[in-house]
Amino acid sequence: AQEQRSPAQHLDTFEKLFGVTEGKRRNHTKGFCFEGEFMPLDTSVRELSNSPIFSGTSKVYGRVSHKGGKANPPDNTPGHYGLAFQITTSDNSLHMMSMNTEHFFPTSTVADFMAFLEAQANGPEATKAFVKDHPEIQEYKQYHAALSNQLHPYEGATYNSINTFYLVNEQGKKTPVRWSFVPSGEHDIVKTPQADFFLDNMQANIKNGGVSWDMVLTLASQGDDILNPHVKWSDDNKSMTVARLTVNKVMTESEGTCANMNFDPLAISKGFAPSEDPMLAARSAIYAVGLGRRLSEQ
Ligand code: HEM
Repeated sequence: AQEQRSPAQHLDTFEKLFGVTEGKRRNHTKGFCFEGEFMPLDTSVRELSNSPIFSGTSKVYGRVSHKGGKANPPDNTPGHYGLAFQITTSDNSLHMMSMNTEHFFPTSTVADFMAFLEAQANGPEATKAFVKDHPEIQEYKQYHAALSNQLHPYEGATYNSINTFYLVNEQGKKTPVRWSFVPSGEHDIVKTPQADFFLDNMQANIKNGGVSWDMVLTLASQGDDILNPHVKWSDDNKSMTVARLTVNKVMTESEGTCANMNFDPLAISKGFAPSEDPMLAARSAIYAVGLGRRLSEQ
């Protein structure tokens, strides 16, 4: 059995692997801010959820990022990305989402994921031995290596909730769902790729026709694992395109408001509820400690 570790110890593990990025996030360290709006597209979602995010157009403040705690990974090498934002509805309800481009999580449990980071911090031999003992990570690597390795800008990528949530309707009925944000149009590379060009690229795409993503809900089918983020649901599950996120403006972290925001996956509006997947509570606790640590360094 693995010893129980605190959120602060988990954050220490990120620092051991990636170094201390003073004043900045210890994961998803590189990124920039955006502002935009969130607009419902399909009123039938209100039969499943009475969230105010589905009843009118809302203001959005968000952040796009590179996965991982390296201070400055290059934009011109394919990687995994994050999309996180806060929706403020017209009645001042808040709702946060944070997603990434993985299709499922490398491990079933937080403890195994943290042990995997520890192994990586201990070097290639330790990593190799750990992966050999953990078929889940082999599965994750094989699946993701087979996806296209083409370079996409942040705005050309699809982002997934990975963890399960419930939609809750007026009668209190709960429906387990996951979701993806899928680019609504072609958002290609339009600037010359270099180490730092994603901000300029998104700015150009906003000008040339706009940047937006469609929120596609995936409903659990009978027997789907709703607790385990390592287990992908079938592509045949029922899906619904329910809303659109449109980006109007992008800016660096120093110009925007996202640097000191905490995109807590449990900060959700009425009409949503967390699933019993223990990773959600773990993420929430670690992000809060992360915010405290980086604020204390600024
Ligand atoms: C055991 C699981 C996980 C751990 C330990 C973890 C850890 C972290 C940490 C330490 C941060 C930086 C927090 C801060 O200082 O504000 C972070 C940010 C982030 N995480 Fe996770 N994470 C986990 C799972 C996930 C999953 C499953 C997703 C996607 C569905 C995700 C998406 C993100 C995103 C998008 C950010 C950046 C948000 C922003 O721009 O502020 N994480 N994570």
